[in-house]
Amino acid sequence: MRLAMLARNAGLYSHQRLVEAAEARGHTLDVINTLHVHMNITSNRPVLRYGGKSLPLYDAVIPRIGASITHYGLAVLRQFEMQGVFPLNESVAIGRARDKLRALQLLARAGIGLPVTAFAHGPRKAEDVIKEVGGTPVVIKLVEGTQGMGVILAETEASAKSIVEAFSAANINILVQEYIAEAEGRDVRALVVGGRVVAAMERVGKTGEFRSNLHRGGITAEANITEEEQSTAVHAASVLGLNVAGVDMLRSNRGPMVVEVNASPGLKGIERATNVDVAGEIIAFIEASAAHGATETKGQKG
Ligand SMILES: Nc1ncnc2c1ncn2[C@@H]1O[C@H](COP(=O)(O)OP(=O)(O)OP(=O)(O)O)[C@@H](O)[C@H]1O
Ligand SMILES: [Mg+2]
Ligand SMILES: [Mg+2]
Repeated sequence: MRLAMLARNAGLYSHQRLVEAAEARGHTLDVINTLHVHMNITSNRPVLRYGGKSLPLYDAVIPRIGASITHYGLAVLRQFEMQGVFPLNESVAIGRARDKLRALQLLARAGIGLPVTAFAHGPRKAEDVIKEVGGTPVVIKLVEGTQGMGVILAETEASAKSIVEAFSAANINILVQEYIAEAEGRDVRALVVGGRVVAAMERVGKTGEFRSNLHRGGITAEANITEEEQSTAVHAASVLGLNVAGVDMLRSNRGPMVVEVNASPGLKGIERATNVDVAGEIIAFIEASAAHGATETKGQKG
Protein backbone atom coordinates (compact mmCIF):
# COMPACT_ATOMS: atom_id res chain seq x y z
CA MET A 1 0.00 0.00 0.00
CA ARG A 2 0.95 3.59 -0.48
CA LEU A 3 0.51 5.35 2.85
CA ALA A 4 0.80 8.95 3.98
CA MET A 5 1.33 10.30 7.47
CA LEU A 6 0.46 13.86 8.41
CA ALA A 7 3.09 14.92 10.91
CA ARG A 8 5.25 17.93 11.47
CA ASN A 9 8.26 16.19 12.93
CA ALA A 10 9.38 13.07 11.06
CA GLY A 11 12.06 12.47 13.70
CA LEU A 12 9.69 11.76 16.62
CA TYR A 13 9.88 8.22 18.00
CA SER A 14 6.21 7.49 17.21
CA HIS A 15 6.56 8.69 13.63
CA GLN A 16 9.79 6.79 13.01
CA ARG A 17 8.22 3.62 14.39
CA LEU A 18 5.20 3.92 12.10
CA VAL A 19 7.48 4.38 9.06
CA GLU A 20 9.55 1.35 10.17
CA ALA A 21 6.47 -0.81 10.74
CA ALA A 22 4.97 0.16 7.37
CA GLU A 23 8.21 -0.57 5.50
CA ALA A 24 8.72 -3.85 7.37
CA ARG A 25 5.36 -4.93 5.98
CA GLY A 26 6.21 -3.93 2.43
CA HIS A 27 4.40 -0.58 2.25
CA THR A 28 5.65 2.91 1.54
CA LEU A 29 4.87 5.68 4.00
CA ASP A 30 5.42 9.32 2.99
CA VAL A 31 5.70 11.72 5.91
CA ILE A 32 3.94 14.93 4.95
CA ASN A 33 4.41 18.10 6.93
CA THR A 34 0.82 19.13 7.63
CA LEU A 35 1.55 22.85 7.59
CA HIS A 36 3.26 22.68 4.18
CA VAL A 37 0.21 21.21 2.46
CA HIS A 38 -2.06 23.54 0.62
CA MET A 39 -5.42 22.69 -0.79
CA ASN A 40 -7.43 23.55 -3.81
CA ILE A 41 -11.01 23.51 -2.65
CA THR A 42 -12.55 25.37 -5.55
CA SER A 43 -12.47 22.57 -8.08
CA ASN A 44 -14.74 19.52 -8.10
CA ARG A 45 -11.79 17.22 -7.69
CA PRO A 46 -10.26 17.81 -4.25
CA VAL A 47 -6.55 18.43 -4.68
CA LEU A 48 -3.73 18.49 -2.16
CA ARG A 49 -0.50 20.21 -3.11
CA TYR A 50 2.83 19.70 -1.45
CA GLY A 51 6.14 21.22 -2.52
CA GLY A 52 4.59 22.54 -5.73
CA LYS A 53 3.22 19.14 -6.81
CA SER A 54 -0.13 17.40 -6.44
CA LEU A 55 -0.05 14.56 -3.94
CA PRO A 56 -0.82 11.10 -5.37
CA LEU A 57 -3.94 9.22 -4.34
CA TYR A 58 -2.94 7.29 -1.21
CA ASP A 59 -4.52 4.10 0.12
CA ALA A 60 -4.62 5.45 3.67
CA VAL A 61 -3.54 8.45 5.70
CA ILE A 62 -2.28 8.40 9.29
CA PRO A 63 -3.10 11.70 10.98
CA ARG A 64 -0.63 12.70 13.70
CA ILE A 65 -1.88 16.22 14.16
CA GLY A 66 -0.44 18.19 17.06
CA ALA A 67 -2.85 19.96 19.42
CA SER A 68 -1.51 23.37 18.39
CA ILE A 69 -2.51 22.92 14.74
CA THR A 70 -5.77 20.99 15.17
CA HIS A 71 -7.83 23.39 13.07
CA TYR A 72 -5.62 23.45 9.96
CA GLY A 73 -4.59 19.83 10.38
CA LEU A 74 -8.19 18.63 10.38
CA ALA A 75 -8.92 20.67 7.26
CA VAL A 76 -6.02 18.91 5.49
CA LEU A 77 -7.30 15.53 6.72
CA ARG A 78 -10.82 16.34 5.47
CA GLN A 79 -9.37 17.01 2.04
CA PHE A 80 -7.89 13.48 2.01
CA GLU A 81 -11.27 12.14 3.14
CA MET A 82 -12.98 13.96 0.29
CA GLN A 83 -10.64 12.14 -2.07
CA GLY A 84 -11.92 8.89 -0.55
CA VAL A 85 -8.60 8.14 1.18
CA PHE A 86 -9.01 5.92 4.28
CA PRO A 87 -8.05 7.88 7.43
CA LEU A 88 -6.69 5.91 10.40
CA ASN A 89 -8.84 8.20 12.55
CA GLU A 90 -11.50 10.33 10.91
CA SER A 91 -11.39 14.12 11.13
CA VAL A 92 -14.75 14.26 12.88
CA ALA A 93 -13.66 11.74 15.52
CA ILE A 94 -10.41 13.62 16.19
CA GLY A 95 -12.40 16.84 16.53
CA ARG A 96 -14.66 15.21 19.13
CA ALA A 97 -11.73 13.93 21.17
CA ARG A 98 -9.83 17.24 21.05
CA ASP A 99 -12.73 19.14 22.53
CA LYS A 100 -12.69 17.97 26.16
CA LEU A 101 -16.20 19.20 26.79
CA ARG A 102 -17.73 17.53 23.78
CA ALA A 103 -15.83 14.33 24.50
CA LEU A 104 -17.02 14.23 28.12
CA GLN A 105 -20.61 14.92 27.08
CA LEU A 106 -20.56 12.06 24.56
CA LEU A 107 -18.90 9.67 27.01
CA ALA A 108 -21.37 10.60 29.75
CA ARG A 109 -24.31 10.00 27.43
CA ALA A 110 -22.95 6.52 26.71
CA GLY A 111 -22.82 5.75 30.43
CA ILE A 112 -19.01 5.54 30.62
CA GLY A 113 -17.52 6.09 34.11
CA LEU A 114 -16.21 9.66 34.50
CA PRO A 115 -15.23 11.83 37.43
CA VAL A 116 -18.11 14.20 38.29
CA THR A 117 -17.36 17.25 36.16
CA ALA A 118 -18.76 20.75 35.92
CA PHE A 119 -18.06 23.25 33.23
CA ALA A 120 -18.58 26.94 33.46
CA HIS A 121 -17.64 29.96 31.47
CA GLY A 122 -17.02 32.81 33.87
CA PRO A 123 -19.32 31.53 36.65
CA ARG A 124 -20.86 34.30 38.75
CA LYS A 125 -20.37 32.27 41.88
CA ALA A 126 -17.33 30.00 41.93
CA GLU A 127 -18.62 28.26 45.06
CA ASP A 128 -21.66 26.93 43.17
CA VAL A 129 -19.46 25.16 40.63
CA ILE A 130 -17.29 23.70 43.39
CA LYS A 131 -20.40 22.52 45.25
CA GLU A 132 -21.70 20.96 42.01
CA VAL A 133 -18.87 18.39 42.02
CA GLY A 134 -19.16 17.63 45.72
CA GLY A 135 -16.86 20.28 47.22
CA THR A 136 -13.07 20.35 47.68
CA PRO A 137 -10.62 18.90 46.93
CA VAL A 138 -11.28 19.53 43.24
CA VAL A 139 -9.23 19.30 40.07
CA ILE A 140 -9.40 22.36 37.83
CA LYS A 141 -8.44 21.92 34.17
CA LEU A 142 -8.00 24.20 31.25
CA VAL A 143 -10.22 22.95 28.44
CA GLU A 144 -7.31 23.20 26.02
CA GLY A 145 -4.53 21.78 28.22
CA THR A 146 -2.13 19.00 27.37
CA GLN A 147 0.77 17.09 28.91
CA GLY A 148 -0.60 17.79 32.37
CA MET A 149 0.00 21.53 32.08
CA GLY A 150 -3.13 23.39 33.08
CA VAL A 151 -4.31 20.68 35.50
CA ILE A 152 -4.47 21.99 39.06
CA LEU A 153 -5.38 20.34 42.37
CA ALA A 154 -7.15 22.74 44.72
CA GLU A 155 -7.40 21.30 48.20
CA THR A 156 -9.22 24.03 50.05
CA GLU A 157 -12.40 25.92 49.28
CA ALA A 158 -10.49 29.21 49.41
CA SER A 159 -7.87 28.19 46.87
CA ALA A 160 -10.43 26.51 44.56
CA LYS A 161 -12.54 29.64 44.64
CA SER A 162 -9.67 31.98 43.85
CA ILE A 163 -8.39 29.77 41.00
CA VAL A 164 -11.85 29.55 39.40
CA GLU A 165 -12.24 33.32 39.77
CA ALA A 166 -8.82 34.02 38.27
CA PHE A 167 -9.56 31.94 35.15
CA SER A 168 -13.01 33.49 34.84
CA ALA A 169 -11.51 36.96 34.96
CA ALA A 170 -9.04 35.97 32.23
CA ASN A 171 -11.90 34.57 30.11
CA ILE A 172 -10.41 31.07 30.08
CA ASN A 173 -12.69 28.02 29.82
CA ILE A 174 -12.22 25.51 32.61
CA LEU A 175 -13.55 22.21 33.87
CA VAL A 176 -13.99 21.58 37.59
CA GLN A 177 -13.78 17.93 38.47
CA GLU A 178 -14.11 15.78 41.57
CA TYR A 179 -10.64 14.68 42.75
CA ILE A 180 -10.18 10.90 42.66
CA ALA A 181 -7.84 10.63 45.65
CA GLU A 182 -7.70 6.83 45.67
CA ALA A 183 -6.00 6.85 42.25
CA GLU A 184 -2.93 8.04 44.22
CA GLY A 185 -1.26 9.87 41.37
CA ARG A 186 -1.51 6.89 39.01
CA ASP A 187 -3.51 6.24 35.91
CA VAL A 188 -3.89 3.52 33.31
CA ARG A 189 -3.30 4.19 29.63
CA ALA A 190 -4.96 1.64 27.36
CA LEU A 191 -4.00 1.68 23.70
CA VAL A 192 -7.02 0.74 21.60
CA VAL A 193 -6.51 -0.31 17.98
CA GLY A 194 -9.49 -1.43 15.92
CA GLY A 195 -11.78 -2.16 18.88
CA ARG A 196 -9.17 -4.05 20.92
CA VAL A 197 -6.77 -3.08 23.72
CA VAL A 198 -3.37 -4.01 22.27
CA ALA A 199 -1.22 -2.65 25.11
CA ALA A 200 -1.74 -1.09 28.52
CA MET A 201 0.55 0.65 30.96
CA GLU A 202 0.28 2.22 34.34
CA ARG A 203 1.74 5.67 34.82
CA VAL A 204 2.89 6.62 38.28
CA GLY A 205 3.33 10.30 39.11
CA LYS A 206 6.56 11.33 40.78
CA THR A 207 6.42 11.65 44.56
CA GLY A 208 4.13 14.42 45.72
CA GLU A 209 2.62 14.82 42.24
CA PHE A 210 -1.03 13.91 41.58
CA ARG A 211 -0.53 14.07 37.80
CA SER A 212 0.87 10.89 36.29
CA ASN A 213 1.92 12.48 32.96
CA LEU A 214 5.33 11.39 31.72
CA HIS A 215 6.03 15.00 30.81
CA ARG A 216 5.56 15.84 34.50
CA GLY A 217 8.08 13.25 35.63
CA GLY A 218 5.81 10.19 35.82
CA ILE A 219 7.20 6.70 35.21
CA THR A 220 5.63 3.74 33.44
CA ALA A 221 5.02 0.09 34.16
CA GLU A 222 3.13 -2.59 32.31
CA ALA A 223 -0.42 -2.73 33.66
CA ASN A 224 -2.50 -5.76 34.45
CA ILE A 225 -5.63 -4.33 33.03
CA THR A 226 -8.99 -5.73 34.14
CA GLU A 227 -11.81 -6.87 31.86
CA GLU A 228 -13.85 -3.88 33.00
CA GLU A 229 -11.01 -1.49 32.14
CA GLN A 230 -10.59 -3.10 28.73
CA SER A 231 -14.26 -2.84 27.89
CA THR A 232 -14.41 0.75 29.18
CA ALA A 233 -11.46 1.74 26.97
CA VAL A 234 -12.88 0.04 23.88
CA HIS A 235 -16.30 1.56 24.52
CA ALA A 236 -14.84 5.08 24.99
CA ALA A 237 -12.89 4.86 21.72
CA SER A 238 -15.95 3.65 19.84
CA VAL A 239 -18.23 6.36 21.28
CA LEU A 240 -15.87 9.00 19.88
CA GLY A 241 -15.49 7.05 16.64
CA LEU A 242 -11.73 6.53 16.98
CA ASN A 243 -10.02 3.47 15.47
CA VAL A 244 -6.85 4.25 17.39
CA ALA A 245 -6.96 5.89 20.80
CA GLY A 246 -5.02 6.20 24.03
CA VAL A 247 -7.63 6.01 26.76
CA ASP A 248 -6.58 7.33 30.19
CA MET A 249 -8.44 5.92 33.16
CA LEU A 250 -8.26 6.45 36.91
CA ARG A 251 -8.75 3.44 39.19
CA SER A 252 -11.51 4.71 41.46
CA ASN A 253 -13.58 3.04 44.18
CA ARG A 254 -16.48 3.22 41.72
CA GLY A 255 -14.62 1.43 38.91
CA PRO A 256 -12.59 2.81 36.00
CA MET A 257 -13.11 6.48 35.25
CA VAL A 258 -12.07 7.91 31.92
CA VAL A 259 -10.22 11.22 32.18
CA GLU A 260 -9.16 11.60 28.62
CA VAL A 261 -9.16 9.98 25.19
CA ASN A 262 -6.16 10.85 23.02
CA ALA A 263 -6.57 10.60 19.25
CA SER A 264 -2.81 10.67 18.49
CA PRO A 265 -1.32 8.69 21.37
CA GLY A 266 2.45 8.64 21.73
CA LEU A 267 4.04 5.23 21.18
CA LYS A 268 7.35 5.58 23.01
CA GLY A 269 6.19 5.16 26.61
CA ILE A 270 3.79 2.33 25.89
CA GLU A 271 6.06 0.34 23.55
CA ARG A 272 8.94 0.62 26.01
CA ALA A 273 6.80 -0.32 29.02
CA THR A 274 5.10 -3.30 27.36
CA ASN A 275 7.39 -4.46 24.52
CA VAL A 276 4.31 -4.56 22.30
CA ASP A 277 4.82 -3.57 18.66
CA VAL A 278 2.00 -1.01 18.74
CA ALA A 279 3.14 0.56 15.44
CA GLY A 280 2.89 -2.87 13.80
CA GLU A 281 -0.62 -3.34 15.22
CA ILE A 282 -1.64 0.01 13.72
CA ILE A 283 -0.27 -0.87 10.27
CA ALA A 284 -1.96 -4.30 10.48
CA PHE A 285 -5.25 -2.57 11.25
CA ILE A 286 -4.81 -0.34 8.18
CA GLU A 287 -4.08 -3.41 6.03
CA ALA A 288 -7.29 -5.03 7.24
CA SER A 289 -9.50 -1.94 6.97
CA ALA A 290 -8.26 0.49 4.32
CA ALA A 291 -10.23 0.65 1.11
CA HIS A 292 -10.97 3.54 -1.18
CA GLY A 293 -14.16 5.27 -0.07
CA ALA A 294 -14.34 3.26 3.17
CA THR A 295 -14.26 6.43 5.23
CA GLU A 296 -17.60 6.95 6.85
CA THR A 297 -17.73 10.73 7.07
CA LYS A 298 -15.90 11.90 3.94
CA GLY A 299 -15.53 15.16 5.84
CA GLN A 300 -19.25 15.81 5.49
CA LYS A 301 -21.07 14.81 8.63
CA GLY A 302 -20.91 16.80 11.88
N1 LIG B 1 -10.18 14.13 38.54
C1 LIG B 1 -8.95 13.69 38.78
N2 LIG B 1 -8.64 13.09 39.96
C2 LIG B 1 -7.37 12.64 40.19
N3 LIG B 1 -6.33 12.78 39.32
C3 LIG B 1 -6.58 13.37 38.14
C4 LIG B 1 -7.89 13.85 37.80
N4 LIG B 1 -7.84 14.38 36.57
C5 LIG B 1 -6.56 14.24 36.13
N5 LIG B 1 -5.79 13.64 37.07
C6 LIG B 1 -4.37 13.33 36.93
O1 LIG B 1 -3.76 14.36 36.17
C7 LIG B 1 -3.25 13.85 34.93
C8 LIG B 1 -3.44 14.89 33.80
O2 LIG B 1 -4.82 15.10 33.55
P1 LIG B 1 -5.44 15.09 32.07
O3 LIG B 1 -5.09 13.81 31.39
O4 LIG B 1 -6.86 15.42 32.18
O5 LIG B 1 -4.64 16.31 31.45
P2 LIG B 1 -3.87 16.61 30.09
O6 LIG B 1 -3.14 17.85 30.33
O7 LIG B 1 -4.82 16.62 29.00
O8 LIG B 1 -2.84 15.45 29.83
P3 LIG B 1 -2.41 14.68 28.45
O9 LIG B 1 -0.96 14.97 28.26
O10 LIG B 1 -2.62 13.22 28.77
O11 LIG B 1 -3.22 15.17 27.32
C9 LIG B 1 -3.99 12.54 34.70
O12 LIG B 1 -3.26 11.65 33.89
C10 LIG B 1 -4.18 12.04 36.13
O13 LIG B 1 -3.01 11.39 36.60
MG1 LIG C 1 -4.93 15.80 26.78
MG1 LIG D 1 -3.88 12.90 30.12
